[in-house]
Amino acid sequence: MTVDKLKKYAGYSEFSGPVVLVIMDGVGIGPGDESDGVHMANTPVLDRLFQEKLFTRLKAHGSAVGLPSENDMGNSEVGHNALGAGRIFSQGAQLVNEAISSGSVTAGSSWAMIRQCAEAGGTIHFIGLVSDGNVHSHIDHLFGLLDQCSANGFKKVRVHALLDGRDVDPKSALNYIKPLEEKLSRLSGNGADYRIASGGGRMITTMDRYNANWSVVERGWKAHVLGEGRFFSSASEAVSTYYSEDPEMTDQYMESFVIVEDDVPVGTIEDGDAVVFFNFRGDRAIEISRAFEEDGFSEFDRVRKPDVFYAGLMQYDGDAEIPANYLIEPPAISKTLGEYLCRAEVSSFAISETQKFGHVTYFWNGNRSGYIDEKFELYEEIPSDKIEFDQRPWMKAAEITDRVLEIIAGANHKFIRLNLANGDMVGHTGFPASIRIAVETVDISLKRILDAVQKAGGITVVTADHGNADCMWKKKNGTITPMVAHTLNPVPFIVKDYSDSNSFTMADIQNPGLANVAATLCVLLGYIPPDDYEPSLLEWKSSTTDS
Ligand SMILES: O=C(O)[C@H](O)COP(=O)(O)O
Ligand SMILES: [Mn+2]
Ligand SMILES: [Mn+2]
Repeated sequence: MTVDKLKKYAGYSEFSGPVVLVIMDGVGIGPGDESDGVHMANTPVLDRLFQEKLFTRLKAHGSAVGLPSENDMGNSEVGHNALGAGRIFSQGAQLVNEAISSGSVTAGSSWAMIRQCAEAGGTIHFIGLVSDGNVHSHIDHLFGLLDQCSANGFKKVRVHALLDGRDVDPKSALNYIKPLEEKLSRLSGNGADYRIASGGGRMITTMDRYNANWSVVERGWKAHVLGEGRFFSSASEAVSTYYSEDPEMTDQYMESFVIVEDDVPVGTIEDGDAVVFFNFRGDRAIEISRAFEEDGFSEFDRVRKPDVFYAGLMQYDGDAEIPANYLIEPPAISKTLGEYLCRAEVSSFAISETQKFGHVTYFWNGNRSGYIDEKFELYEEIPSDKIEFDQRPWMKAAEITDRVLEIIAGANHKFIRLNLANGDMVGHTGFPASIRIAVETVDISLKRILDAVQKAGGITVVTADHGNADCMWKKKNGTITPMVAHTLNPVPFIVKDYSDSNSFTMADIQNPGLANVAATLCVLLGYIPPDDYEPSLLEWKSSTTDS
């Protein structure tokens, strides 16, 4: 372990209960109108918390979480990274921009291998999310890589296009697919043949996370590798057909498709090819990477495993080295709060349901999987439903809360963190009636947790990683369209101190953001925060000197 041991405040009064951090995923502070699902929900507990004196709003997007521009909404990865590491790191989106503009993306050994494959007659495949959401990927990164292929004289390139409609408008696929088709046809000719080969909606095809539903990855494997799926002559034809067959169809849920010519798939993945997964974010990239890399793989029957050179745009898990080869170094997030707390021998408990389990463990710990020190940590996952969450907006909040209450009663863990997924996962479906229930569910859990922490004599901290439920729809020229993506809104930060042992007051921090939370947790636990952490939102005073 590399971090220094944190020092305690002299005169800090220990108290019996835990410090409990509740992350309400996707619950931002919106405009307070009818489009705002947090405002429209009946939330007596949150309403009261918003009146607390230890309350502020945190910036959760753009530069506050290491994203390239102030137009970039926050997301779970960058949000939990900032919460758990107490500092702002340039994130994947930014690092890839820099690597592509400086040319360093093609300077390393992975691109050299890809080049070798191309020169030996192999096809170069790009698989990833085609949108400008900038959460998992950006279409400009794909375009930059395609330009490089062309500049290097690669003859045969195939794109396997995952459709978004989750980080961007729900029916926006053609805004990306058409320019991509045009770009590929511009790069073709003179012996070069660049095309889309397969694809599908991201929630149906390839981009599962945290082992929630491997059949999603299997469908992707079938479409991208084996050429099995619904046949079309082009990706834009696939999208238009799905729209016309079902007017309610949105991009993220579109069936996997395969592009064919004379009924023959144009781009299956074969021995001697190279494959680049061009998403920069890891959670939804790890499973497909494992399918390409693992020998004793048993999550589904791959039928055949082509002998390819596989690279991620980044490495998605540094500890497990997934994937082994990659084009750009990921952000090096070190000295996380988890490391400091283990070093200080503070016992922690982390819990969420499957859909957000890695958020409070892997993202929280700076994209590192597994325990930091099992002696001082316990992580628990409640299995998520395998269903669209507008149909189960309560999700597993009650089960997570039950377990948190048991842990509080057990009094063995001083720091407890949990993620309630409802505001975000239901927010991504865009169904207002379900979103309101999702937010109300969170409110019920908050009440139960606050009561238990009060009984135990601890402290509850309530915040969120970014907005989502706080905007359910947009009105343009009198027409309402669902808004399923995250928002640019700030998130609440509230401390409810039932320990009554120390005196905490709001510090005067200009433009506070998510990265200020880790130091604040140190202070609440009685530790002087690391010097390089963003400052604490609270100041500590001994209540004995106070009185
Ligand atoms: O992966 C997803 O579901 C969305 O792209 C982003 O949501 P999250 O950042 O809240 O996980
Ligand atoms: Mn989130
Ligand atoms: Mn989300």
